[in-house]
Amino acid sequence: MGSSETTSFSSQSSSSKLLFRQLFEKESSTYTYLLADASHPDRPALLIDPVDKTVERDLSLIKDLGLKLIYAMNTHVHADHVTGTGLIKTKVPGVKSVISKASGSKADILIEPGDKIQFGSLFLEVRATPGHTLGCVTYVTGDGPDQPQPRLAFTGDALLIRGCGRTDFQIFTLPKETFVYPAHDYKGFSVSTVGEEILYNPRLTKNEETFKGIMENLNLAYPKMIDIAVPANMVCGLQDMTSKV
Ligand SMILES: N[C@@H](CCC(=O)N[C@@H](CSS)C(=O)NCC(=O)O)C(=O)O
Ligand SMILES: [Fe+2]
Repeated sequence: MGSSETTSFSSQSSSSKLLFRQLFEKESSTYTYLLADASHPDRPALLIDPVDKTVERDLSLIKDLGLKLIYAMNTHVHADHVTGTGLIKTKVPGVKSVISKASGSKADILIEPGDKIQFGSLFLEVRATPGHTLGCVTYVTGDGPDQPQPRLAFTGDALLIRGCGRTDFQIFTLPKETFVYPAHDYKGFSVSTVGEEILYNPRLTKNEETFKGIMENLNLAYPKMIDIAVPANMVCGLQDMTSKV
């Protein structure tokens, strides 16, 4: 599945249809996801993990598709780029920023594990997937007759395709056919499934001791943007406009 393709998922009811796009920001290798209920008269939409540098592109696409953006969400406080959520709020009146309460960040809506984020007749569930950063969550499409099947899991950095930031195994309780959409990719992948990652993820297939050894020896450089990105991302990307988060 390429990053510019439209993907349609089946649901048992024809009354709701997920419009889905995977977008990419090259400098930080970040994926942003656009989801909308295309069958609802308002065509309500949300963005997961938008990047400040690609806000114009994302909003232009939303306009082209005739969508109404209602949520600008983050899976976690990113260390490598500044979130676009605050900037989006200054450009699109009525959009609500969303992040987990446990992240300690500011946003209009502070979600907790088990919460549901409704857009039209579709919804995302919030799963706690700690380990990479404080309060990082995975957003999973709903499990119900009117919801798309297989489910889609937006894993942030808890689970990357054939990799991970830092993770626990809560994502792996989802059905094996669940599609996996991470926040980053450094290898040229765009989508995987829970079943594939259980079998082939080179970090998560190891025992705890080997896993610890791998993670302690990643030797990743200090993220170039971390000193700017983290404080900015604690306030939806707008350090000097804290009242507008
Ligand atoms: N070189 C990049 C930062 C790369 C990095 O640290 N990526 C994170 C996710 S962004 S918080 C990570 O967990 N990577 C796991 C891996 O295996 O690469 C920069 O300087 O910005
Ligand atoms: Fe991250």
